[in-house]
Amino acid sequence: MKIRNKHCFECATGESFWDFLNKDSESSTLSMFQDAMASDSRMFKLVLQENKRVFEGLESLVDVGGGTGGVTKLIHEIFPHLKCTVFDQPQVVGNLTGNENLNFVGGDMFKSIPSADAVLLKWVLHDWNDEQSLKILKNSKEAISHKGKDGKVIIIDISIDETSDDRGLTELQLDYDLVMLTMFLGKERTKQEWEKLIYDAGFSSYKITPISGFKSLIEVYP
Ligand SMILES: C[S@@+](CC[C@H](N)C(=O)[O-])C[C@H]1O[C@@H](n2cnc3c(N)ncnc32)[C@H](O)[C@@H]1O
Repeated sequence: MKIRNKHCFECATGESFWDFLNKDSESSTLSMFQDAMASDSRMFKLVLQENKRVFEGLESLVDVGGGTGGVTKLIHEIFPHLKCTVFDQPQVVGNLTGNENLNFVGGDMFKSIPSADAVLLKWVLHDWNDEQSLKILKNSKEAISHKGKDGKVIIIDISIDETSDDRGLTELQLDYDLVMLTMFLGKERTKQEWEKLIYDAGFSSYKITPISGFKSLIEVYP
């Protein structure tokens, strides 16, 4: 699958999936993709109701790779006083407007991430290999660093646990792993792989909570 560090999508089209998707802010493919992400995020409403404690006590949050803000808007509905920033590529957020406590910022998460009490990475790290994910996590740590021990990174992604989960669930997670590999050279990770990535990025502890069937919510502390 891996041909000179290019993923299948890039070999077939000559450009990365994100370059293809985000090159034109008016493209129907981009809005279709963002609609799909937004509808996945609606399931997140249930997760939020059951895990309010994760966001309690925070004053600000940046949703990195937050698309058009589907997830952030749900968080904003439940925590209207939380200052939320949706951070994504300029082509994705450039035309969007928010309100006093919800704003959109364009940029590159590999360069820097706006400061906040918490960084949310939902469905983001599985798009990237370990080296790239390490960079995103290090930039996330930098973004929350002014909060010291109070800040945190909140990851929502798959955490594979073949030994305790049932076979059907693991097979579904491995199907996603294959999609991430072919589309992005990304991957779904086991608990051990998450732990290594988190500690390599300089964090001191983490907590994994299984949510909505096949994903997990991973709280990561400096
Ligand atoms: C799989 S989507 C996840 C969207 C959203 N978090 C959700 O769960 O609905 C990944 C997002 O990462 C964004 N992205 C890709 N490269 C980026 C970069 N270098 N900096 C910031 N965002 C980026 C994409 O535009 C896309 O919106």
